[in-house]
Parts: sequence; C-alpha cells; structure tokens
Amino acid sequence: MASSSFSIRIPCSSANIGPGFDVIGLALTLYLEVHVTIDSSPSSLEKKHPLNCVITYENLSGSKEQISLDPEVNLITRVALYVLRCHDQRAFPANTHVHIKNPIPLGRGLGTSGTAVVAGVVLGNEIGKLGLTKARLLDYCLMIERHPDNVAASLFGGFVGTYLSDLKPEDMARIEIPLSEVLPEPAGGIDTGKQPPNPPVGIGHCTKFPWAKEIKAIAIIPDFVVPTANARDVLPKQYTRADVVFNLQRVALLPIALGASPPDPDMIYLAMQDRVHQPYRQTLIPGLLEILQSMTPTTQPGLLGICLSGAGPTILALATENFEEIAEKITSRFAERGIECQWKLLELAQEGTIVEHH
Ligand SMILES: Nc1ncnc2c1ncn2[C@@H]1O[C@H](COP(=O)(O)OP(=O)(O)OP(=O)(O)O)[C@@H](O)[C@H]1O
Ligand SMILES: N[C@@H](CCO)C(=O)O
Repeated sequence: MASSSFSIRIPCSSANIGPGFDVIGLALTLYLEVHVTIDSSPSSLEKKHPLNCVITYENLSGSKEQISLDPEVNLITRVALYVLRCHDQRAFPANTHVHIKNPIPLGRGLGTSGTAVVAGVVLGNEIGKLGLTKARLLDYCLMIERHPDNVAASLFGGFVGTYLSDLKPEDMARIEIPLSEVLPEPAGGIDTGKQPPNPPVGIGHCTKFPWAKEIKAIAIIPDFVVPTANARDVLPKQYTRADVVFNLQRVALLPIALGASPPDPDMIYLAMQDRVHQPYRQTLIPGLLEILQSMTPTTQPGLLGICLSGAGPTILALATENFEEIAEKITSRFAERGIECQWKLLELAQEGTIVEHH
C-alpha cells in the first residue's frame, strides 16, 4: 500500500451554560478538521523529522492567533504521541502529514483546547490502530484536560452532563500527576523510553440530554483571548452555601428547560443564572455582568438565555428568532468599550467526533 489517509472532524463546544460550571457542555456546528496522510511509498521513506510528522495549518477562524507547527509542541500531535507511547509506539509512521483546518477562534471560550485534545487522542487511536472505545478515549482526554465539559461534548456531541468518578486513592494519585509528566514538553525531547502513565479506567462519564429543536446558539466572539488557565485562577477556592444552593437550584432545571419543546423563555432565562464563575470572570472581560443583564426574554423577543461561553470571553445567547438583532445588541455593548466582535449563528452538533477513512 503506497499511502493511506483519513480525516477527523471535531465539533467545538460551549461549556458551563450558566450554572453548570465544569459539568454541562454543548457541542456546536463549527468543526476542527484534521486531515492525515501517511505516505509509505519507497520514494518518500527518508526521515524528515525525528517524529516522522509534518504539520500544516489553515487558519479559517477570522482571528490572528497561530498554533505551533512543531509536532513536539503542537497540542494535537503531543496528545497523539502520549496515546501512542502508552501503547509502546514511540513515533508516527514514516511520512505522516497532519493538515489542520481550524475555523474556531483560539482561546475565546469555544473549547479549542478541548477540540485539539480530542483530535490528538483520536489521531493516536487511528494511527496506532488501537481500537479504543469512546469511553476509553474520554479517559485519555481527561488525563490532559481535567474538566470534562468541553472534551465530552466534542467527543460525544449533543447537549451533555458530565462528571468525574470518585476514584480509589491509588487511581486519584494516577490522575493527579503533573501534566508535564503526561505530556512531556517537547514531546520527543525527554523521550527516555519510559512508559507514560496510562489513565485509570472510567475517570469521567457523560450523559446526553434532550435538546429542543427550536433552540439555536448565537456566539458573540470578542477580539481578545482569555486563556482558560487565567480564567480559572480568578475563581475563589471556597463559596458560600447560598451561592452553591443558588447554582444547584438552577442546574437541576437546565436540562429540563432546554429539552422542552416549545421552549419556555422565562424558565430557560432563570435556569441559566450563575454565581459560581461568571461574577469573578468580569475582571477579565470588561462589562461582562452588564452585558449578561442587558436583555431578558421580556425586553428582547426571541431571546431564551444568555451566559459566558466556557471561560470566555465569548458570550452565548440561546434564542429562537431575531438572531441578528440579539447579536448586534451584544456586539454594540462591546464596541462601547472599544472591543470588536465577530458573531456566528450555530446549532447543536448532535454527532460528536467523526473519523472517515478515504
Ligand atoms: N487546533 C489546535 N492545534 C493545536 N493547539 C491548539 C489548537 N486549538 C487550540 N490549541 C491550543 O489551546 C490553546 C487555547 O486553549 P484555551 O483553553 O485557553 O482556550 P479555549 O479552549 O479556546 O477556550 P475554553 O476552554 O474557555 O472553551 C491555544 O492557545 C493553543 O495552544
Ligand atoms: N468549565 C471550564 C470550561 C473552560 O472552557 C471553565 O469554565 O473553566
């Protein structure tokens, strides 16, 4: 066989949806694509890179951020190598070409790191012919991105609720090892031949909720990056009982509210309120709370609810109509603060990650 090729398509995600911090995720119809070619014809067998891999990148996101094309640094290929090395495979097959097409703006709260982690785990599974189940792929993803809401939505698709298992102490120790040991950086640099730690089985789980067909998602994407790590650093370590109960009351309503057809705007608006992460993240996102409070289903027909998407700065408005009007009102609030935005009308991506062999 001279060459083989396959592609992986991964939907982006919006995590939290108000009160569901680190729990709820939505897969949305904007897709990272990874096209892989392995050319094993004799003429192309000379080694070009110690890891046998060349990366090319098409930035289709409308924003300027770039990713590393070095397979020892790029998140997708580092993750794939982690999975391969857990299975005694040290490099990619000779002449592997990974072409990444990315229309999702990086670091904006649309789960790009989650899509890259899922892409890497699935890439490792395909290249190594490992035959891992989706549940096992999730374990590998969770060794790298420790909050399950983005990766589970991107892997399984749909509107999901996720949780981490209450693991035995020895398994907790295995998932709490520093990320640098799971993903040595650079990936090839400290290849001592040592086996990286395998994930415990069943670290995390995901359940799909029904989704009312009328509901669409408007993503208003400001032109600045909020790295997720920074947005997690501003959160408190402890919460008052009142704030925890406030979120529990709303998160219990959220799956029912977003699954009921026709949707009840007042119930959805209430079910999307949060006191656990949004109030603290306004220090990173100018005007966040004012924007979130700037419209309700009563003042804006068609609106169902509004929240920060993931760790931000993207705002997610769920709506049934008047999409452009809603997007423009939110965009103009950011414009008053000198911040430009692009916006996209997206739908729920029911199917998760798909692999196609050519
Ligand atoms: N396609 C990709 N290939 C390689 N690396 C990527 C890719 N997509 C994202 N990354 C890495 O992930 C980083 C962004 O991750 P971060 O968690 O900060 O934001 P996000 O995932 O877009 O937002 P959120 O987690 O709030 O939804 C990028 O800066 C880049 O390092
Ligand atoms: N639940 C995570 C999602 C990050 O996309 C957070 O809000 O930090």
